[in-house]
Amino acid sequence: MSGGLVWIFLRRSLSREPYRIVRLSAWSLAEVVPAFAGGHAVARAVDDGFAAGRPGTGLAWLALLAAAWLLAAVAARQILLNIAAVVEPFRDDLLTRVVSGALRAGRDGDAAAVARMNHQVELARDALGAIITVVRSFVFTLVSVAIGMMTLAPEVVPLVLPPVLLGLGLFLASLPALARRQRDFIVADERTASAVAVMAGGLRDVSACGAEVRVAATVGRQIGDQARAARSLARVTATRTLSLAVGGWLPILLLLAGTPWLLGRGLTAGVVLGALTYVMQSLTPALSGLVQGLGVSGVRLAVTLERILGDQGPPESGGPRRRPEGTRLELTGVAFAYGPKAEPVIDGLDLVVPEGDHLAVVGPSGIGKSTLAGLVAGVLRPTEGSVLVGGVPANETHEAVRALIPQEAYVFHGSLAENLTYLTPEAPAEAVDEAVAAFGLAGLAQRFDGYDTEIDPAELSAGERQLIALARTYLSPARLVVLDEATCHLDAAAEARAEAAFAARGGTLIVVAHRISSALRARRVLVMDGTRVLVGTHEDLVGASPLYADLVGLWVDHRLPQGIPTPSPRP
Ligand SMILES: Nc1ncnc2c1ncn2[C@@H]1O[C@H](COP(=O)(O)OP(=O)(O)OP(=O)(O)O)[C@@H](O)[C@H]1O
Repeated sequence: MSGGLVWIFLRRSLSREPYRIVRLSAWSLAEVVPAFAGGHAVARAVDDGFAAGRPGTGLAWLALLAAAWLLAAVAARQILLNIAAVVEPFRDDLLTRVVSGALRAGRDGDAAAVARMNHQVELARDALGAIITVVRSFVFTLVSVAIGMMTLAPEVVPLVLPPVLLGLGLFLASLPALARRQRDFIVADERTASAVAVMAGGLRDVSACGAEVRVAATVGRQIGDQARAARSLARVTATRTLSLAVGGWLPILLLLAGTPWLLGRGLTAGVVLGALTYVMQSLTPALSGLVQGLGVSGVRLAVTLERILGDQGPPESGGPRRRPEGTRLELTGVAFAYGPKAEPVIDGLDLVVPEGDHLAVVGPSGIGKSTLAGLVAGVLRPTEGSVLVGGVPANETHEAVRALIPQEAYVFHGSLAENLTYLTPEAPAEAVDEAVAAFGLAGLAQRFDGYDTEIDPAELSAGERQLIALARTYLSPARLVVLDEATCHLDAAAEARAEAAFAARGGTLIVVAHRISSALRARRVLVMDGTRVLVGTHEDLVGASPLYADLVGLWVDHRLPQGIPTPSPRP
């Protein structure tokens, strides 16, 4: 998942300024001029200069090489600036996603969690910058050295390139194991830190209760786990040294051992020295940079992204996100207040919503409909009672299972396709087409010449933004969808089409109704009337709830559109 997202973010930042790639490549070419010229210049300096008794010529060749290094220094500066221009938008996009994830998960009050994630995003940004630097440098150096050697003396190529590629292969093969061990080590390290912090905070109590031995055993176990993880990581890290030995040093050994053979084939001492220069000056440092850089930064990026995107941090209960058995919703004795001293907005609510139900929530403004939506979607935690989705507390269920769409739709700078597949980057094109058709977005796509043009959210109407957010959720795997007046900027027909699309899609649908017509489309209706909550079909409630009858009556009087069944008369 994280690899795909890095790719999406990178593609987005590169597509904003595609010439960056061209510039980066051009400066990379300039940077490897000394790598290409090194072997030739040394060979000429020895053969035509120093060995031929013409030191001036030798020095001239070396001066030429020095000039190439100066050019490389200028290029290195430009490369740094261009890489920064690529990774900074990546950082911005990632941070936006992480912070909105934290807000969605109701951790807006937890400034420390957001600051921690911010720090992790910075680490990911630095790691990505380092990866681009070393991978790019290795590829350009390898190609230029290969061309340099072939034009200088093709005989040396079989002595150099096979071990380099073997070392590279060894290293790449060890990367997945390295990532796993690194992640295990980070987790063990965090557990130790947390165990030690808890112990330090309670030292006085530990001592007062005489629990030293027990606490020392618990923390000791944690430290033992961390030591084992560190040893295991060190063992895999040793393969890095092996790949460097094979790829970086074996070619030198082969060149030195093969010198008599090379001289026998008519190569001069200068050419052999030139070949050695290629390996020692360019190839070995580039491979070493790749192995160190990718081994540390690559693994760090993978682990950091997995942590910040995979679960967006642990749920407030501290346990991992859980996948529930279905989406049957069960609220038992639920109370919720916005502060310890505030009046509860919801009090003693019992409610069961079977899997696959379509429930509309209606009630006067400020009665607590959004609060209920937040509780059901796991964004808010009940002050009392429990909200279970498939038997799991709603705030602990995996985020992919549930979706809450608020009134203000979230659309970001990016293509329509990226906006639609934000929750399902791997969605097939046919599914995207189907969602576009289901929500009447074809006209919008046409206006932007297809799905791939970047859109500016400010240029969309509030209704268009809502349609995009709805289609995005429609495409997502969420089986519990809560629309909290998510269609309030749509006209009645578009709203009806959106609700029908979700109802046909399957899964549980809960709609906080903006228009009472939403209640007529739902299988059941929940009326919030003060602290009283009534649930039933439209027909039941018209008779049982004066408030509902009023809401329906007002709507019938003023806005009954054609085609909607006339509700039963008030009792
Ligand atoms: N973040 C908050 N902090 C404090 N009080 C809040 C907060 N959010 C909502 N409330 C209060 O809780 C009550 C219920 O609000 P809620 O938004 O759930 O009602 P609603 O029925 O969705 O209203 P509307 O139909 O106007 O959107 C209101 O009195 C509101 O002022």
